[in-house]
Amino acid sequence: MKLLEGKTVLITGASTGIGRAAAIGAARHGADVALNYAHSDGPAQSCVAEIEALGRRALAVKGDVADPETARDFVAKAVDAFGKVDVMVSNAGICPFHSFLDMPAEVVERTFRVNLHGAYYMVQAAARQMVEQGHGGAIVAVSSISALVGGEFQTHYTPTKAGVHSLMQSTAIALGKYGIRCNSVLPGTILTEINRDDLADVEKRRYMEARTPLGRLGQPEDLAGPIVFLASDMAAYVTGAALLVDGGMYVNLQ
Ligand SMILES: NC(=O)C1=CN([C@@H]2O[C@H](COP(=O)(O)OP(=O)(O)OC[C@H]3O[C@@H](n4cnc5c(N)ncnc54)[C@H](OP(=O)(O)O)[C@@H]3O)[C@@H](O)[C@H]2O)C=CC1
Ligand SMILES: C[C@H](O)[C@@H]1OC(=O)[C@H](O)[C@@H]1O
Repeated sequence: MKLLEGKTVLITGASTGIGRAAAIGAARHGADVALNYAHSDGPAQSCVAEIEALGRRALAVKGDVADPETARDFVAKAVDAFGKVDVMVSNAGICPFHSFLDMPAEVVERTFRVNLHGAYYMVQAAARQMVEQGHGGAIVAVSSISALVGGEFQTHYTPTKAGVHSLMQSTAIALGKYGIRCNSVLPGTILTEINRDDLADVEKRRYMEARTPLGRLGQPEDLAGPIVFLASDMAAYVTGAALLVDGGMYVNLQ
């Protein structure tokens, strides 16, 4: 069964990793997909090609989500190309691991701007378009297990993920009257570019694997199903929810 037949799905940060897997997952479920990205031209174009090979339409729009203008431009170009916006997946994010006491202010500022401000502007731009269209919609934000637990080298990052989770709770209230649902997914440790260097530390990687009851770290494709589900009418009565997708890592105290 195709869950997103005829829908237009916008995804930020879809050149690589979780966003890319979600874009391809949405296309497999019948959606046309607009993808935002910041730097990776080649991967963005190959994602477009992969979606088109599935028989769906795709559009890549380059832009830094930290700039509010990027959100307006992304939504406008998606509407020009596909006529509407049904789903926004706010996924773009960075995590430059760094110790707390000597954290440079610019690293904090940039991480907040990309991860939290970027999500805010994208969600707002998509919601404005959905309200104008008048037939509801779905917003899925990629938060993290890190919204719930800390990280020694992520003091600038975990608050952004808690913020994204909180944003979905508040927008679920603000947008419910328009039939727009807002939910978040909370991935655990997923093997992507964002943590390639961090997990090159074999001891750390083994530790993270050992903490995961399902016995392995996640792959980007592990997020595609939960994101497609929350975007789809199968989740018609789900809003303000947060879905952990972490192989059980969060509950594994001892
Ligand atoms: N991997 C993990 O363990 C977890 C990841 N997450 C979250 O998942 C999301 C995706 O990360 P993940 O797939 O792991 O990592 P990747 O590094 O593979 O993907 C990040 C994506 O975000 C894009 N991006 C980065 N900065 C910007 C920006 N300023 N404007 C627009 N796009 C940008 C990148 O595009 P480009 O390459 O073109 O710059 C890329 O498409 C992030 O929000 C992350 O916090 C949450 C929990 C766990
Ligand atoms: C980048 C990290 O490996 C990843 O990001 C998260 O949000 C998870 O908690 C992991 O720490």
